Amino acid sequence: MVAPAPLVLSLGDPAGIGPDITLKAWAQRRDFGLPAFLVAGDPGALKARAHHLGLTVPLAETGPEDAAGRFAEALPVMPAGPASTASPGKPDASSAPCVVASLEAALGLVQAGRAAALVTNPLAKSVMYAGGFPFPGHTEFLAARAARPGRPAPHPVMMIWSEQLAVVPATIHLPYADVPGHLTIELLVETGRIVAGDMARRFGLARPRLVFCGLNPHAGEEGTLGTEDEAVVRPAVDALKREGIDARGPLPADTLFHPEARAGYDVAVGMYHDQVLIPAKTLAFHDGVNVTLGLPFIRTSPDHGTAFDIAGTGRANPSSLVAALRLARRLADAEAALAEREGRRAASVA
Ligand SMILES: NC(=O)C1=CN([C@@H]2O[C@H](COP(=O)(O)OP(=O)(O)OC[C@H]3O[C@@H](n4cnc5c(N)ncnc54)[C@H](O)[C@@H]3O)[C@@H](O)[C@H]2O)C=CC1
Ligand SMILES: NCC(=O)COP(=O)(O)O
Repeated sequence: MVAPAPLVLSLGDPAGIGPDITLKAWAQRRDFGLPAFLVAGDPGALKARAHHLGLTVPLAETGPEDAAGRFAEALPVMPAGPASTASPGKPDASSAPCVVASLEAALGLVQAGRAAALVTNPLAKSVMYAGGFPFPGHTEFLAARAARPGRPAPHPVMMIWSEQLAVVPATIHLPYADVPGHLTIELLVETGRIVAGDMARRFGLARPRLVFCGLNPHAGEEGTLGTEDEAVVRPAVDALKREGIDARGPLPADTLFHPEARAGYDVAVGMYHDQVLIPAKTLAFHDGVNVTLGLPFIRTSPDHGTAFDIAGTGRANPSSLVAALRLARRLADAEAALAEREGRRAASVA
């Protein structure tokens, strides 16, 4: 039997906790039962951070084909991009080319089928913007890179997933004041379709149950506390129901996250980032995974950011990265099994 392709992990911001959690995760690979992965990026950044933290982590400079075989004894790294000059905890716009090169190299492996899924370490959006990065975040960058000539770019959907709660912000990296203007029936219907489709195909839910939060207090209190809930959210939910998708809403967001409410749905779709990321990170900060739905490949990430305040101190908890690696492996294996079944079915029909 051929060993499955490994996961590939981007370096993230070299001044953040990406290097810390990567090294820690690998060091505890047996305890965590980690799937094999390789890092794409500057080996020097990992070497320097291991020295800084007093961790003994041998690195193996290698490509994805040998990564799984080397993983037990060394952390596989495929060198990519310029060397980092940043110090732990000191964000620096000069890191942007190093972050982008790592991300491009990792993505290239996934798009070439040499890695099974992409896992990204956190980058600092403000650092990237100062360094000229023209995308709001990974999510939008990956969607742009997944575009194919003559076809519209895929619509990326951010999901923060844990065993306790899965949430999707319908608008992502947008100033709060711009949210109402961006909420349209089309956006919510498209988001609902992608969530329902990917939860069925990738997560194996037979009939995913979606709830849609209202935008306004009490979901607009029948139009007396804002118009968007009745004018935009309700028609979108009705359209999804007509397509056979199990969708409900708009429901008041403030009462959607207690245990009894959570038992009634699989994914809560919120109208803006903080509306649903606050409950998700409050319930499961260290186990939460950021998954991008709607892409032609699998991408996961820890749910947290660069945590410059603790980078290089030894206090960074690798659990969310571990959860992201495990989920990426699970989704990649499910996708491979599905593709094989579909291939067999197509062959038997031909
Ligand atoms: N996927 C990505 O690339 C993401 C990037 N970010 C970026 O990260 C930067 C910092 O964002 P913040 O809002 O400060 O959030 P943050 O998640 O980096 O930090 C928030 C607080 O949680 C703590 N924390 C975070 N991860 C931790 C871990 N693994 N172990 C222990 N403590 C941890 C930090 O020390 C800090 O006190 C921003 O520039 C933002 O753009 C934020 C979220 C996701
Ligand atoms: N708060 C989550 C977040 O901002 C992650 O964004 P992305 O870099 O994964 O697009």
